[in-house]
Amino acid sequence: MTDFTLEDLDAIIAARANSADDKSYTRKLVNKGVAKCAQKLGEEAVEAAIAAVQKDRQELTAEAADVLYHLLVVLNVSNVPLGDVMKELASRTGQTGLEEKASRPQE
Ligand SMILES: N=c1c2ncn([C@@H]3O[C@H](COP(=O)(O)OP(=O)(O)OP(=O)(O)O)[C@@H](O)[C@H]3O)c2ncn1[C@@H]1O[C@H](COP(=O)(O)O)[C@@H](O)[C@H]1O
Repeated sequence: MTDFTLEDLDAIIAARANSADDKSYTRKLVNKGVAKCAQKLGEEAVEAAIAAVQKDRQELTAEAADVLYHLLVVLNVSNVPLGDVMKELASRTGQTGLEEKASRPQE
């Protein structure tokens, strides 16, 4: 396990999106607009789905990372905070989800 979180990646993406760094992939992608960002998200999602069907765990791990990165880019350009997505997910868990979290062993 790692301490690196989606919130950490989200903060990096926000900083890069607002930077003037010509070498930043994020900056270049964001500059192309929401349609290009969304296209990339769709492509990576399909690649992840193919890796899953092929039972290629290593490829699925890499593609899942691409999906999460590109999803966060799309949320950024769409001005949808990651916190709002987490709130939406939390609202779906109900009491059961919170109990499961509380009973999980700390790493
Ligand atoms: N997690 C990622 C990440 N995942 C995927 N990618 C990029 O996504 C691209 C996807 O690969 P493709 O071959 O499909 O894209 P491409 O052909 O180069 O580009 P397109 O013309 O298709 O847009 C690659 O160029 C990867 O570098 C990422 N780029 C950046 N990050 C994170 O974002 C941070 C900031 O990166 P920069 O914005 O480059 O500073 C990094 O430190 C990482 O933490």
